[in-house]
Amino acid sequence: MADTAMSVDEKFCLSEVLDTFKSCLTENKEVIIDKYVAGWRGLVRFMNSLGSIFSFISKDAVSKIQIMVNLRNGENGEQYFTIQSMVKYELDNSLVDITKRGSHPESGCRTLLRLHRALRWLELFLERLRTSAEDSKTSVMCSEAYSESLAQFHPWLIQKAAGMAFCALPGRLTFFEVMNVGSPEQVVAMLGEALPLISEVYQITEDLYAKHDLLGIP
Ligand SMILES: CCCCCCCC/C=C\CCCCCCCC(=O)N[C@@H](COP(=O)(O)O)[C@H](O)/C=C/CCCCCCCCCCCCC
Repeated sequence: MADTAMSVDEKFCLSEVLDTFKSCLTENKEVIIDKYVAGWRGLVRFMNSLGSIFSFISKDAVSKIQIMVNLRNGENGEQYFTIQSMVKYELDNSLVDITKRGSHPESGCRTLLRLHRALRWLELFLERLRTSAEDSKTSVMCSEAYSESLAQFHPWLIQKAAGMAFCALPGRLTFFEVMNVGSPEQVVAMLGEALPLISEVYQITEDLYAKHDLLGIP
C-alpha cells in the first residue's frame, strides 16, 4: 500500500531523491508511480526548507501528490502501479476529461501531467545548476528553466508569484549547502548522475502521453 500521509519536515537528502528516481523504472521501462511520487515528496521537503515564500508552490505539489497516493490506496489501486497501467485503465474506462474539464477533475492522467510538466522544469534547472559558474544566480537559472517549461501552462498571476518566489532563492553556494551532499564538486557530480535518470523518466512519460494524445489534458 502507498503512503497515506505527507511528512513535510523530514530533512532533505539529495542522494535519497536520486535513488528514488533511479528506482522509478521497471525492467520494461515502465514508471512506478509510488517511486515517482516519493521522488516529488523528497523535492517538496527540500523546497520547504527554503522558506515559507514557497508554500503556495509546495501546497499545490502536495495536493497533487496526495491525489496520486489516494488513487494508489483506492479500490483500483493496483491499476495505478505504473504510469503505463494508469493510462490504459483510465482511458479504457473513460476516466479522463481529455478535451474539456468535466466529471474527472482529479484523474490520475491529469494530475500526473502537472507533475510531469514540473519534471521538465526540474530537468532544465538542474542542468543549469550543474553547468553553472561560481557567480551564477540560482534565481536566474530557476526563472529561465521556468520560462522554458512550466510558465506556458500558468496564468499571468501564477507566473508573477513564481517569479517573486524565485528572487528569494539563496545564492548558488548556500543552495548547494542546503542540498547536504558535500563540496560543490560533489554536488555537480551527483547532478551529473541524477540528470540522465530524470531525463529518461521524463521522456518515457512524454512519449506515452503523446502517443495517447494526452499532453493537453485541461
Ligand atoms: C536537487 C534539488 C534541487 C531542486 C529542488 C526543487 C524542488 C522543487 C519541488 C517542488 C516543485 C514544485 C512542483 C510544482 C508543481 C506545479 C504543478 C502545476 O503546474 N500546477 C498548476 C496547475 O495546476 P491545476 O490548476 O491545473 O491543477 C497550479 O496552478 C500551480 C500552482 C502553484 C505554482 C507553481 C509554480 C511552479 C514553479 C516551480 C518552481 C519551484 C521552485 C522551487 C525552487 C527550488
